[in-house]
Amino acid sequence: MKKICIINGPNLDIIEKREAEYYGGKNFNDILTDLKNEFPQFNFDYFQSNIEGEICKKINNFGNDISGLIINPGGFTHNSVSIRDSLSLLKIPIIEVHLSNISNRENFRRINLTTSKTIGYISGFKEFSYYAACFLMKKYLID
Ligand SMILES: O=C1C[C@@](O)(C(=O)O)C[C@@H](O)[C@@H]1O
Repeated sequence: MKKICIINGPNLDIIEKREAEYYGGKNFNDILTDLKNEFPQFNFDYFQSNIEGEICKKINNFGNDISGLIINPGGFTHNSVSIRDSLSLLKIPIIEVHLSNISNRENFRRINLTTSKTIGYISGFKEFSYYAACFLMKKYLID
C-alpha cells in the first residue's frame, strides 16, 4: 500500500475554532478519518506542527516509504524560505492545499514561497481541498 504524508502547519490543529467561512468549522481529526475511509488505497502518515523547524525536520527525514506529500503550510506558505528549501529536496509528488481561497483574502496571502516547489495547489474548498489533493495523488501514484 502506498504511504502518503499529510503535513499541516501552524493553527491547523485548531481549525474548528477558526473562521468557519474560511476553514469550514470541522476538526482536522474528523477530516482525516473521512479521508482514510474515502481513500483506502493509501496508508496515511499525518504530521502537524506549529513550529517551522519541526516541519523542515519531518520533511528532511522522510524515508523511502513515503510516496507522496500533501502539505498545507498554513501561514508559513507566505514567509518560510526554510520549508521551501526542504520541499526542494524531495523527489516525490507534492501537492499544496489550502482550506480557504488565498487569492481573495489579504494581499500578504498572495505572497507564496512554497507553492512553486509543488506540482500545484488547491485552495478554497475547505476540507474538500484535501479530498481533491488525495484524488490527484491517486492519479499520480496509483491509477
Ligand atoms: O493558516 C492558514 C491556513 C491556510 O493555509 C488555509 O488552509 O487556507 C491559509 C493561510 O493563509 C493561513 O495562514
